[in-house]
Amino acid sequence: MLRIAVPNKGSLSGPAADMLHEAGYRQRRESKELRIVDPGNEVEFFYLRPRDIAIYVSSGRLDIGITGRDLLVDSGADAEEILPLGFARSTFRFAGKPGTANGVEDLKGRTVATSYEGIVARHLADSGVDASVVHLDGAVETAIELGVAEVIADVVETGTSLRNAGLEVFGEPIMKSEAIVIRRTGADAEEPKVQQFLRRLQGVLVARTYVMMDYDCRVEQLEKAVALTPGLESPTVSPLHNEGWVAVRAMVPAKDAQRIMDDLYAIGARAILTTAIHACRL
Ligand SMILES: Nc1ncnc2c1ncn2[C@@H]1O[C@H](COP(=O)(O)OP(=O)(O)OP(=O)(O)O)[C@@H](O)[C@H]1O
Ligand SMILES: O=P(O)(O)OC[C@H]1O[C@H](OP(=O)(O)OP(=O)(O)O)[C@H](O)[C@@H]1O
Ligand SMILES: [Mg+2]
Repeated sequence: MLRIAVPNKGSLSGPAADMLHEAGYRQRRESKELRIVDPGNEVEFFYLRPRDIAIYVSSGRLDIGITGRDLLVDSGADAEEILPLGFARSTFRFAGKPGTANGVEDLKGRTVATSYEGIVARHLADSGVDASVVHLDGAVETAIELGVAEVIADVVETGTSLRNAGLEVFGEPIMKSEAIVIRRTGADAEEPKVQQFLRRLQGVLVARTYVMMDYDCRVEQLEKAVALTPGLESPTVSPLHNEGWVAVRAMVPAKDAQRIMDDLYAIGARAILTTAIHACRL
């Protein structure tokens, strides 16, 4: 049975459960459930604090986990990223009252409040800057107003929390994060159950990013049409009853679908349809 760690709360937990559900796995019905077994898929899910997941996975007791890249790096745990999942995207940045600093080099001798002490301490050390770090559990934006620190380092997505606290980011982003799948460093990459799990999640990612496009076009326009819709490997081209016409089928990125339909129409393609992909294995 594959043992998988899933975030039990916070920004990661809802989208992670949705993705697992879309990949055909049973998920818990109540937020108080701490573990469930999905016997049909031979998988057991453990619902854990996002911050603790890398530690469990590095211990080898759980095979894989879903967590944030920033949380993995912060933990310093002996685990590695094997698949980015595209949700819970954020950047990790320094911020302060306007005019406080222009970059990490201005932080010498100052105090930085953060929930991600591991990331901040390493970044300061790598930059050769000697500053103090105060660990807070959350809502670090308030630490400046209350005099606990002059600078914070925190997760920024829309920037709303910073604006509400009258703060501004400064310097280069310290890191970019998103939800990821992790496993213990050096664990067997070919383990068939792990590979199957990753293929299912990849299938969800592809189904979310691509649509299927079908259209008819004249044989003379086929090369131009196929250049617009190259597909992942190569489009399917089938003869039509009407001589001189073919039907083409290819996957295209969902975000480009409308533009591609316009371009296909402009070169004479007709009966252009897009349909959603519900699941796939590449
Ligand atoms: N507003 C946000 N938008 C996108 N991703 C976010 C946001 N806040 C946090 N994250 C990401 O979610 C992950 C976990 O953060 P989250 O805030 O859910 O947990 P936490 O702060 O450790 O715990 P909690 O807030 O429940 O005490 C991190 O990878 C982080 O980058
Ligand atoms: O840029 P924004 O869109 O405003 O998002 C960033 C905020 O979201 C997270 O807070 P969370 O809700 O997890 O609370 P916490 O600080 O207690 O962890 C993060 O710590 C920031 O405060
Ligand atoms: Mg949080």
